[in-house]
Amino acid sequence: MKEWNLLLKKEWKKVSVIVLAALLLAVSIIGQGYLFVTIVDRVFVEGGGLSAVLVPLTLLLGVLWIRTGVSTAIARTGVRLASRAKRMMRERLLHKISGASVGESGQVEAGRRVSVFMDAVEETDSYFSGYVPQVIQSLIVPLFLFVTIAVIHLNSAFIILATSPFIPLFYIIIGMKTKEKSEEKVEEMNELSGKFLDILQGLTTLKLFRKAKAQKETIETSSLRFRDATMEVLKTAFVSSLMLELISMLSIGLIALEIALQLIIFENMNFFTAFFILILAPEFYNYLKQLGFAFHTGRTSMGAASKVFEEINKPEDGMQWGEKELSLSCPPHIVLRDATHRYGEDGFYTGPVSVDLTPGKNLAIAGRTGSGKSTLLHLISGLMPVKEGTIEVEEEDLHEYREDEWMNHVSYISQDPYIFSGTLKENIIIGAGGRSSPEEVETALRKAGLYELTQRLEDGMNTPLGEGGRGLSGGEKQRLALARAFLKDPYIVLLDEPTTGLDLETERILSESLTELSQHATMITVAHRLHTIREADEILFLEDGRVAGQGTHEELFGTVDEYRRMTTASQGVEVQ
Ligand SMILES: Nc1ncnc2c1ncn2[C@@H]1O[C@H](COP(=O)(O)OP(=O)(O)OP(=O)(O)O)[C@@H](O)[C@H]1O
Repeated sequence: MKEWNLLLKKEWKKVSVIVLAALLLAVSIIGQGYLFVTIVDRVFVEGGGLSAVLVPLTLLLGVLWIRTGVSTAIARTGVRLASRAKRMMRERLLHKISGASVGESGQVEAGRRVSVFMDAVEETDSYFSGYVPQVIQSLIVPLFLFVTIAVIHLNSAFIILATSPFIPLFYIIIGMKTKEKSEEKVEEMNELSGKFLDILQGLTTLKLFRKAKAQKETIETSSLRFRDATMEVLKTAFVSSLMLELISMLSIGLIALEIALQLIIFENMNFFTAFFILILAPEFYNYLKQLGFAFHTGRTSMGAASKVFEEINKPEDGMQWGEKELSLSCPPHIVLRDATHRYGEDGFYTGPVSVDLTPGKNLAIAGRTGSGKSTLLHLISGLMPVKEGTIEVEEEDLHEYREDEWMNHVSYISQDPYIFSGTLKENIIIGAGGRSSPEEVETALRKAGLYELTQRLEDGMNTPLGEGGRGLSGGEKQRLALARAFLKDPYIVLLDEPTTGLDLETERILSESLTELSQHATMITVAHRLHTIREADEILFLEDGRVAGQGTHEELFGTVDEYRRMTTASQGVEVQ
């Protein structure tokens, strides 16, 4: 838990506030006990009236006020500490997730990641808001109380010394078990979230294959396992609190017995001293007990935190960007030199690919399904790092540039453009980094063929889309992606051509838009339609990740058998 300690060091001011408050708390507890005993002694033993206790009574009210104020200050500082810690963890997780390559950050394990991001981070709250302040209080307050008791009556101090180690010893044993159980619980919760999200996303498919019922059972099993793991954690919590109560009750009983013997049998102690010890001793054990409870919650949080830091510290294989600026006034010169990629340790291998893209060139990447076309497009876009070889932009390695400098010039129109939860306008202006005038937005909408749709919608540009909003058809999503591209006015357009048949109108708009965009941009297209392949200046034909041919349509048609077979087959099915 190096990271936690680092965070506590960074937040030393808040920790110091808690330490100071705990010191004040210890003094106020002793003062409160002293004043209370004084009042009782004066009224019941000495038979004094109101005037005899007026001063201690007023002081007692003051001390009670300080004690309440100090406890509130500790609690509030703890909450602030927790919120800083959670923010730090979420920032690092977000950085990790956004820095991950497309292969990692796609749909893979989305549910598990959401669960870590939301729930596991939330579970760490009690470590900072409860455990840390309690540890500080339970180190300072009992120490002060012990010294006071030792000064007043040494025998009671000896009993405390003999019995109190059982409490920390007990919760260390329990705590170890709890951390294990809590890690199990977080694991079960992540699995449940993952399965739930998977099923939710694939509900239509599951219904069509009549598998929804079977999946319901999977969710049920998973949620029962989560319940059992939670119950295990709660069981250890109940057992530990029962044992802690028992130990402290027995210890206080022993002290009371010894005091009674001194007071009644040996008569060598006065009422004031006896009562004062009997007020301080429960406070002593109370703080040790609270540490025990906090320890239990703290261990639960640690279980969650180790999952969070496991995620944060997973080895990165995302793109590492540099600091160079990339100011362009025309499409850049892009060169791939023996660029390769591999998914995981022994996953699909793509490359080596070498291609020289003079500015404004139109490159088509073709090949059968699963041949590595999208992978290559992701490499060129900088969404995935190359394993070997280089991608050079303007004679400089792509990863030497700042990420935003490169992305500012790139538009990526995928097969299934992502719609964010937000209004239609917000979804479009994201293309220009959120800055664009209403006129520019309207022009982009017109060019992309979306203007009519916005006129039809009741709330026009302010219609909510995505989660909680309206859905869009496949063709509308493509047009939205085009509108984003028009607003961005990029020098590099990456297109993963839709495989699903678009309606004729969207096809026409897509084709016209791309022609317009390509006039001042380098186009790199994962091409599925023969028409797009034939139009390209250069074609990269992939087979099982390897470059099986490179050149114009005529050159490949004459030399690469597989290319000839594929294009001849698509000629038969394509309307051109
Ligand atoms: N995240 C991933 N992790 C591991 N393997 C992957 C991942 N994404 C894709 N692959 C594998 O890499 C290979 C190439 O995939 P890619 O998506 O690049 O093919 P493609 O030519 O674009 O296919 P299509 O035309 O069907 O879209 C496939 O065998 C695929 O199973």
